[in-house]
Amino acid sequence: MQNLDELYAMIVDRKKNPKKGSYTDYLFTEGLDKILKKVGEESTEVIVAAKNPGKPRGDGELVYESADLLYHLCVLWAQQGVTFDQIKAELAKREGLMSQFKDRPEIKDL
Ligand SMILES: N=c1c2ncn([C@@H]3O[C@H](COP(=O)(O)OP(=O)(O)OP(=O)(O)O)[C@@H](O)[C@H]3O)c2ncn1[C@@H]1O[C@H](COP(=O)(O)O)[C@@H](O)[C@H]1O
Repeated sequence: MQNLDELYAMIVDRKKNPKKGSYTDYLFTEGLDKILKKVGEESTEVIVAAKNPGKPRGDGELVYESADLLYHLCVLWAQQGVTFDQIKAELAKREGLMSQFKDRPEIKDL
């Protein structure tokens, strides 16, 4: 089983130690524009999957496309020198931030 930490570590390793025939290596070789194009494509595929549940891979379509998007986001972070720990730290900061809204019914719909 592969969690996101392991996936990100594997991708960073592919960047440091290029492996011939690896898709990740292909993306790093092509560079930022190619990676951004893939992130854009995969984002669109997530949206299409959510709007058309069941097509073409059945109920797993949104799951499948989301996994593709997460993988390509990890490649983008590695390409740009953003660590997965930075992403987690940013999310953790928001835990405290969001709790401020709990007792503010007037902004509950934001
Ligand atoms: N999680 C993934 C992963 N998710 C998606 N993909 C690849 O992303 C591509 C998306 O498919 P597309 O049809 O959109 O793209 P394509 O036509 O193959 O390629 P393009 O010409 O469009 O660039 C497929 O080739 C998938 O194999 C992934 N490739 C690798 N990983 C993981 O990355 C790690 C390193 O893998 P390698 O790069 O294969 O060594 C391993 O742990 C893998 O499990």
